[in-house]
Amino acid sequence: MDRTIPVYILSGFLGSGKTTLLYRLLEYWKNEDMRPAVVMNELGEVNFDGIMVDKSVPMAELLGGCICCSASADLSMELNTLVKKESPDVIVIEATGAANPLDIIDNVTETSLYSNVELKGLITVVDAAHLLQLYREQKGASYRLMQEQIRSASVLILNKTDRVSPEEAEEVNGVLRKWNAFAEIIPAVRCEVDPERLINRTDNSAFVEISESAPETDASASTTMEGLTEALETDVIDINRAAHDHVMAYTHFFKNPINSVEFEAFIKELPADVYRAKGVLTFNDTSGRFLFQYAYRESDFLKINPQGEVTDVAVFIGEHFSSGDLRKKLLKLEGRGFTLPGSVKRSL
Ligand SMILES: Nc1nc2c(ncn2[C@@H]2O[C@H](COP(=O)(O)OP(=O)(O)OP(=O)(O)O)[C@@H](O)[C@H]2O)c(=O)[nH]1
Repeated sequence: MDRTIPVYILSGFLGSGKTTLLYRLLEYWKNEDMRPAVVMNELGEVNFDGIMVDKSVPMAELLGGCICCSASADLSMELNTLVKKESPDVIVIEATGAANPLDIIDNVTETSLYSNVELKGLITVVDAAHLLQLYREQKGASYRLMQEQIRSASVLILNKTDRVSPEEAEEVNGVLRKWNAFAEIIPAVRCEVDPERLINRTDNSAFVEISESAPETDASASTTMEGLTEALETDVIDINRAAHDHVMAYTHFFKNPINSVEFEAFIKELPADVYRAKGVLTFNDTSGRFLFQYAYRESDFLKINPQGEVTDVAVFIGEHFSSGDLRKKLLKLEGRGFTLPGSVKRSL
């Protein structure tokens, strides 16, 4: 008889730590002699997160769009193909940071009607410092999207607690509890959590309960059950409409290596509207190639040795920034004029 393959969705806003968690889960399943498969979804044209995944792990890539909307039909198809071709023991879907998880839940549960998959859990990773900042401002499409990702979770990882004080961590913990009364909240740095605890805590009854009830939205929300339900529904509609309207990505393909010091200076001067960037780079003043990561003013360079042909490329994600300005600056770093093509601009 065909067995049912458990599916886990990793959700969380851009740069919160989903890929960091994915690597930990893959390592755990490998040590358990299990065969995981991954569905990777990226807003940009390139799957940077997949570069570091062991080649033995079957991976489906959905690039240049979001599985909660434009690529939603593709998600069902990819899940089906993975099940039929690879017969994995478990499947993890890493959503883009701009994805509305409710749409992905719908998609996976629909797929389970005709394929041997079963949604087991939705793990939302939260950047403690970023949520705190948005919570204090109490506005914006990113804030509402983050709320939705938190409300739909069966387990919440309160990540990046190294970037907040213990008092602030306590405050964010309270916000999570207010928005999601059911999910276990696990504080972490670099998603260092016991995977067993994480997986055992996730089961789909948790988010069925959540989506049918109405947790308190914020301090100003109505306290009647009716008012709360209404507030929740209004938010969902807003998010569906706005989730991708406000997020844009610019992908830049490099033709020449660049100077590392100049690149770091460029990164320091990135407009605040660019909140996430990642790329594979070759520098002309240092040997080797690097996986570059940038999230909310923190950057990271990891020396890598990519298998196969991987071009130098970087994606910049944010809201309302000028991709033309970024392109000009990057071309200058490369020692190229301003007229050559070689970049892709995408509005999501
Ligand atoms: N300071 C700090 N940095 C972290 C922590 N966890 C992850 N990071 C860093 O944050 C950056 C983003 O982490 P990822 O795991 O790629 O985040 P993501 O959610 O997959 O990002 P997207 O796929 O772009 O949405 C990387 O540079 C990580 O090394 C943490 O707990 N503390």
